[in-house]
Amino acid sequence: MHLFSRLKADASGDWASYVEHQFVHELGTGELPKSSFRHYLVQDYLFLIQFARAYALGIYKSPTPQDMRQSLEGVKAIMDVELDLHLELCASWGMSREDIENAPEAAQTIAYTRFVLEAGMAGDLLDLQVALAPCIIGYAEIGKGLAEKHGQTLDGNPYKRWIEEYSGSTYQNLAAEFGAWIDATAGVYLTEARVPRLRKLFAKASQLEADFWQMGLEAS
Ligand SMILES: Cc1ncc(C[n+]2csc(CCO)c2C)c(N)n1
Repeated sequence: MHLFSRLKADASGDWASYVEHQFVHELGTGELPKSSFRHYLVQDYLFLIQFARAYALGIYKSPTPQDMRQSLEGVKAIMDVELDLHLELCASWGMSREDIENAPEAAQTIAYTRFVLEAGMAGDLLDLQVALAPCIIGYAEIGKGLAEKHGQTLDGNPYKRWIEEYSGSTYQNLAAEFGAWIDATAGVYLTEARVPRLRKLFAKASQLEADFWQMGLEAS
């Protein structure tokens, strides 16, 4: 079994509370309060900045030049594409770059991003990838699920663009590539003795994703 599928099965409760969170359901139906989405968007921008640092740490922790390149592509994808897309989305929701960059990081944003960075600093590339996996692969699963369930009724849904972004082939391919990259690293580094710690990292990251959604809901 692929490492990701195994970890997901082992953390099925935490995984479900993340990918089936009420915030996700309300994105699909369009019922999510707009104030919740705005708060989420700003925090997600701040989240992605820290995420770029985590990929940069991945360069440092890479055992091979191929792994370095994968991590570098992650940094570039965020710095050159993802952050601009986010600013565009924020602008369409009435928020400027200044609004966003001057916003304080919420406790949930700090908790999640620093957990991922610490997992990578204390461990090796595999620890870092496992801490990153719920985030990258989870959004692909959420986007795909929402498109399958609500794809016919998205016209008029204010979150249509968000759903299309994560259900679209570009993001789906990125997530699939990340899954393959973890498997390749696991082929080199994984031993059974490491599984309990990897399980813990994966479950914690899934819980912190659910907390991130909850933060959005509570901002309404
Ligand atoms: C809380 C939160 N979790 C996951 C993602 C998805 N995601 C993580 S990194 C990245 C950029 C591409 O590597 C994207 C889209 C997010 N945006 N916010």
